[in-house]
Amino acid sequence: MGIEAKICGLSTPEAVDAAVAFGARWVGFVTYPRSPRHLSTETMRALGARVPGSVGRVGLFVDPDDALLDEKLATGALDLLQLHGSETPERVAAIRQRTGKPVMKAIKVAQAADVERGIAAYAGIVDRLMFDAAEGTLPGGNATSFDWTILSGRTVPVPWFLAGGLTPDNVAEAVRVTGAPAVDVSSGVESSRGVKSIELIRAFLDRVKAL
Ligand SMILES: O=C(O)c1ccccc1NCC(=O)[C@H](O)[C@H](O)COP(=O)(O)O
Repeated sequence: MGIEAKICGLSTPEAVDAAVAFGARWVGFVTYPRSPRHLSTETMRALGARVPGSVGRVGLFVDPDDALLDEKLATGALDLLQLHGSETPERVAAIRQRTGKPVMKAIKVAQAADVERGIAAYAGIVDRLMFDAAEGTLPGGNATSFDWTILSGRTVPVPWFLAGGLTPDNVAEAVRVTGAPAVDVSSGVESSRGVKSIELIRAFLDRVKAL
């Protein structure tokens, strides 16, 4: 099976349509208010409605309360919840049970121990994990990468994504080093912060398809 790709932080119909047309398996919508990719609930509803059933719609949350989750889930625009804050294993399990939605926990990686701790704490609870760079001013979407060799040869007991600083130019090497079955990108397909480039989306997905 091929490598799955997720294009994160989509905010326009054109960018959503491009991600779908060029072969994304997942698209991501950001709910974090301080992000340049943040969407209103109505925009999320409208963008989510454009996405065919073959493509998973991921909602990005940072330490969400139940009211925020309920509001965004009521749009019908989300298939998978990505938790990108400091959610404890207990909170992650509670969100999964309460919403009935599959959950992906993002693990911020600066050193090998972060991967080990993340797997130990969350792998038994979640549907997926994401390994993302710890460095940056936002909780995610910082265009920074971590030392991919931390993941070399590491078996992860649940499906997982590699994220952090990926671009059309480095994604092949990142997959080669880490063995990632799925990759996620936001900044690396933007022409400026928060503005997606149709050509970079196409280039990234073409590179992933070629792997
Ligand atoms: O993208 C954001 O603005 C964001 C804000 C708050 C929490 C998470 C966020 N993004 C999470 C993602 O899944 C990003 O795609 C991931 O961190 C990789 O980002 P990048 O290094 O920019 O490709």
